[in-house]
Amino acid sequence: QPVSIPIKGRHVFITGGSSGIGLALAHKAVSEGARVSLLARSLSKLEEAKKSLHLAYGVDVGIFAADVRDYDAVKRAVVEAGPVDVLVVNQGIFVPQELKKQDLDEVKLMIDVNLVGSFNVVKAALPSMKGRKDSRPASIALMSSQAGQVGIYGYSAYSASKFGLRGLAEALQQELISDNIHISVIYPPDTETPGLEEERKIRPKMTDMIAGSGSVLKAEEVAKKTLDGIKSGRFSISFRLEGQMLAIAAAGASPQRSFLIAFFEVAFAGVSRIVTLLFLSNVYRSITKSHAN
Ligand SMILES: NC(=O)C1=CN([C@@H]2O[C@H](COP(=O)(O)OP(=O)(O)OC[C@H]3O[C@@H](n4cnc5c(N)ncnc54)[C@H](OP(=O)(O)O)[C@@H]3O)[C@@H](O)[C@H]2O)C=CC1
Ligand SMILES: CCCCCCCCCCCCCCCC(=O)[C@@H](N)CO
Repeated sequence: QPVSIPIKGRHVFITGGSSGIGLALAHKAVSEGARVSLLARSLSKLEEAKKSLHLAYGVDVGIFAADVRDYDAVKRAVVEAGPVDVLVVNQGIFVPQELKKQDLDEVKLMIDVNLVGSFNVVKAALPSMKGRKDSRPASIALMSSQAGQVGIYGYSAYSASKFGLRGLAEALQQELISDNIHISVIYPPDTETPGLEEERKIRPKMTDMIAGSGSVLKAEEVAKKTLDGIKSGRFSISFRLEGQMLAIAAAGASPQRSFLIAFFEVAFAGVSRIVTLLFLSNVYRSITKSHAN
């Protein structure tokens, strides 16, 4: 069933809000009249973000320096920030590498920050969200990636962490629907951010090539579509034509409240499977070719 989640005057709490997509989302939310809180590790980056928001809108946001891996620190921040209406769990790290060359420490780091860290944030905010006085619908949005819909060469740990968010989201939606809390999972392609800039320096060529079959978006575009998706209670949020196609191919057993999109998912299920197999056959051909060279 359709739902509409208001943003104006409500408390939007964004993890990883000091940079990239999270910061762009903070700008969007403030511009739509939300009270915004940001959480990240580095206090200096948070202060810079706060300054940029003050400069743009003359509005002060709350900032909280904490590592999502530290549950107690996250809990303290969430309690201090006050009851959350829209929780955006966006922090994430990406260190692409073939598993054979990647240290297990790096694998664990990605799972810890991207997946376990997201559990910490959700768990810390849930009591106040469930117990909120405001009876209007609330939202929890989890930042996945296209690499959370299809496994990609060089992203074994990253893809696993992002696929994990989808399982969390599907289960949590069933647990929270009676509390009028609505879950969104966001699946962006490559997006111009400080994080992507770092990633590009080390990304294996094959990963670069496969990711190159998707778009490269500006953080502002991802932020706008994300906030619009949250407001209309969309469970899966995708970008551009290839993103919509991927979403249809990966629809699986995710919930869907738009009758129109449900119709597309059903009507194009067969065709999108064919397109997926063609896409994968291209991917495997490139891998085989580059291996032979
Ligand atoms: N850019 C891209 O191409 C894409 C990104 N995504 C996802 O979007 C999200 C944001 O990415 P992007 O904007 O590029 O990333 P950035 O690297 O630009 O920003 C990451 C943010 O997360 C914070 N963060 C990192 N580690 C932790 C931690 N342990 N605890 C708390 N905060 C942390 C960072 O602050 P600090 O370092 O100070 O902690 C920063 O605010 C990620 O989840 C990413 O996986 C999805 C698809 C594509
Ligand atoms: C139906 C078939 C459709 C086929 C087209 C789909 C193309 C898939 C490309 C996947 C790209 C993954 C990018 C990950 C971005 C990301 O998360 C990193 N930058 C790290 O942040």
